[in-house]
Amino acid sequence: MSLALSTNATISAASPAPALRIGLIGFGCVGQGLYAILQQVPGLGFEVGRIAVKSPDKPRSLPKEAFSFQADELLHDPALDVLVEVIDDAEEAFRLVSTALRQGRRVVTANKAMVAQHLPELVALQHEYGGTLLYEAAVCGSIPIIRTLDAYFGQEPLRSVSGIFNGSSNYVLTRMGQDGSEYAPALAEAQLKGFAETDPTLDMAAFDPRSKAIILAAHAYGVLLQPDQVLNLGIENVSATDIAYAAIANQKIKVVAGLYLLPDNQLTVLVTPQFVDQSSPLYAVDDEFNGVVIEAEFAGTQFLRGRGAGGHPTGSAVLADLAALRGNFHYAYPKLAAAQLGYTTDLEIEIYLRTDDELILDQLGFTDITEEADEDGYIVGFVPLDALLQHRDRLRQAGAFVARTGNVRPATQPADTLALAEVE
Ligand SMILES: NC(=O)c1ccc[n+]([C@@H]2O[C@H](COP(=O)([O-])OP(=O)(O)OC[C@H]3O[C@@H](n4cnc5c(N)ncnc54)[C@H](O)[C@@H]3O)[C@@H](O)[C@H]2O)c1
Ligand SMILES: N[C@@H](CCO)C(=O)O
Repeated sequence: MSLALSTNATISAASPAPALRIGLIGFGCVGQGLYAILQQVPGLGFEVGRIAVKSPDKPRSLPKEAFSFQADELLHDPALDVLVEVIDDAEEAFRLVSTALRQGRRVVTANKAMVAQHLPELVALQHEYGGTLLYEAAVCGSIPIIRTLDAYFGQEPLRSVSGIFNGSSNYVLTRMGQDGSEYAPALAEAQLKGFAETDPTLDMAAFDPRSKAIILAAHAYGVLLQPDQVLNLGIENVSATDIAYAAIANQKIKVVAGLYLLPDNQLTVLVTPQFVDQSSPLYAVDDEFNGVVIEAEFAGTQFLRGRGAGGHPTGSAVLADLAALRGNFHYAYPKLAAAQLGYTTDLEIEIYLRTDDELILDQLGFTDITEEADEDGYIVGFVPLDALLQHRDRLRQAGAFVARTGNVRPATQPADTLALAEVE
C-alpha cells in the first residue's frame, strides 16, 4: 500500500511489526490500569502475554486461568518481549527487575522506592548486560518528567527542579483546605481511589516523594543520593490550625520537593510541607494532581502539571515507556557521566513549627525567631537543615508539624537571607 503525498512523492506503509508480548507482574491499581488501556485501545502493538499475581484466592476481574502465581515463571519465559513490574513490594521488585536485567531483558517499572534505593546498581546492570529499564511511571504519574530531564534537558544546567510529587498527600491537603475535612477521612478517600501506597505512611510522611526527588536528582543533576541524605517531612501531624495559618496569608500548604543548585556547584534536595502563595504555579495544583517547575539556565521556567496517581494515568506512563522501548529508547543519564556537582545540607531554612514539645524546640536550635504565638503553639524562625535531618523521626513521633516558608540561607553566613528562588 502507498500513500500519495504529491504528484511525485509517495510513502510506502511498512507492514505492521508483530505485537510486543508483555509479561505483567502485579495486577493491582496500576497493573489493571495498564490492562484496561490496552483493552480499550486495540491495535497499539502490545499484547499482554502473561500476568503474574501473588494471591491465588483474591477475587479478580479475569478468570483464574488468566494468571500465573509465580512471577519467576515470567522472568524465564522467552516468548515475552518485555516485563512490566508493578507490584507493591520494593525488595521483591528489585530481585525481579535485577534478575531480568541480568538476562539482558527490557523492563518497565513504576516502583520509585526500588529505583531510588538501587539506582547505581540498576544503571550498572544495564551497561553490563545490555538490557533496558524505563521507569517514567515512578515519578509524578502521568507527567513525562524523567524523559524531559534526561533527554530534553540532558545538556542544559538547571537552577532548580521543584514541585508536588505526591498525589495522596496533595489530595488530603486539598480536602482539608477546601472542604474542612478531617485528616483521617481524607486519607481514607485517597486510599479508596487507589492513589495511596499499600502503606500510606510512605505518602503521608513524604518517603514516597523523597524517592521521586532522588530519581530526579540523578537525571537532572547527575547526583546519586542515598535516601538518608534527603530531609523528608510530611503531613501526618497537620491540623486545621496550620491550614488556617496559611489561609490568613492567602497561602496553601503543599508538600514541595525541591532540588536546588546552590553557589559553588552544590546541590541540595529537601521534601517538606511548604507555604505556597498564588504567584506560584503550584498553588493551583490540587487533588491528586502533581506539578513540576523546571528553572533552566537558558530555556527559562517551564511548568508541567498532570495527574500524579491513579490506575489510568499511571498506566498511561507505563504505556509510553513500552512505546519508547519499541523505539529502542534508553535513558542516557548524560549528567551522571559528567558528575560535577557536590551535595550539601549545610544550610539554615526558615520553618513554621507547631509543637508543644519543649525538648524538640531546644534540639532544633533556632538561630533566629521571626514570629511566635504561645496560644497556638507555633514558632517561625531559622533552624539548621542538619538538625531537621537528625530529629526527623522525633518530630514525627512528637506530633509536631513543620512547614518551610521558602527562605534559606547558608549556615555559615546568617546575614544573607534569600528566598531559594533567588539562590537559584
Ligand atoms: N497507584 C498509583 O497511583 C501508583 C502510581 C505510580 C506508581 N505506583 C507504583 O506502582 C506499584 C504498584 O502500585 P499499585 O497502586 O498498583 O499497588 P496495588 O497494591 O494496587 O497492587 C500491587 C499488587 O501487586 C501484588 N503483588 C505483590 N507482590 C507480588 C509478587 N511477588 N508477584 C505478583 N504480584 C505481587 C499485590 O498482591 C497487589 O495486588 C508500586 O510500586 C507503586 O508505588 C503506583
Ligand atoms: N502513592 C503515590 C502514587 C503515585 O506515585 C502518590 O500518591 O503520589
